[in-house]
Amino acid sequence: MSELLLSAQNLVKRFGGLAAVNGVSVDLHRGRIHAVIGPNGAGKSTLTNLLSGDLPTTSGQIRLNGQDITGLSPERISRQGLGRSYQKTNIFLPFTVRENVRLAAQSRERHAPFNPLHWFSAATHMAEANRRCERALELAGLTARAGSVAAATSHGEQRQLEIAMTLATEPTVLLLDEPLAGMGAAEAETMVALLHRLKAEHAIMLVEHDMDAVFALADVLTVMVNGQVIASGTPEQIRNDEGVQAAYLGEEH
Ligand SMILES: Nc1ncnc2c1ncn2[C@@H]1O[C@H](COP(=O)(O)OP(=O)(O)OP(=O)(O)O)[C@@H](O)[C@H]1O
Repeated sequence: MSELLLSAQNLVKRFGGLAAVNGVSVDLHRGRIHAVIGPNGAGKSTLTNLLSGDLPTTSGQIRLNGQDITGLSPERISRQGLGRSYQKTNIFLPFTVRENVRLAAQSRERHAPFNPLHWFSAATHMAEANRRCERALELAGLTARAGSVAAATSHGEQRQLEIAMTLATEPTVLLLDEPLAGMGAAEAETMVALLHRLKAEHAIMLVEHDMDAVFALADVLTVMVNGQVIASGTPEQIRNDEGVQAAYLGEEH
């Protein structure tokens, strides 16, 4: 059995009269990519925001690495091992690739408790942040581009950089929101290979519209429509599910 790292039970999120997420449960295991798919407005981003703490739940429970994280701030949840990338980029374009990743690595130290040996502790934290930064660059395949100014990198490299920035806090669970958006075929291939590499050490939830990539990558798929899960299973089960075909995949698959 693979290790269960994140478990969300019966999540509900209401915006006024609209239940954007309506009774959704999802389990994320180390070594698995769990894709969440569904048409526009299905509730995928809202679900991601609930898991990361960016939005408070209306009801339901979320456990991360065995701890109840329901209602915690995004910073606390990040420090407990959840990393997420955003649809909208967080990259600081005038900085180099390495500087961006280092800032993300340092963000973990922001709320470090006061220590009277402050200078010593600061130096230790700096060395630790550097180590996390270099590891994240390497994992994301960006070591050779680390000295480039982010603004001068390609679209695909910027998406890799977002993942490196997420990895810099050393999460066990990764929530990735459309990491392939706007990519050409070659860039998408690089990203698919990167996500394959990352899954050995992480539990990954992937929200993605590129169905070729989803079916190439996912070990498990959850299909959402109107805030609810209409099917969950292996790619094969989802492909053959008549409800899914009718509601979402249409003639495409
Ligand atoms: N902050 C908000 N306030 C009110 N309604 C919202 C808010 N955020 C999302 N919604 C609504 O909740 C529903 C689900 O939206 P959500 O963005 O989660 O869908 P999605 O599946 O991620 O869509 P897409 O694939 O287009 O990103 C939509 O009807 C949306 O309009």
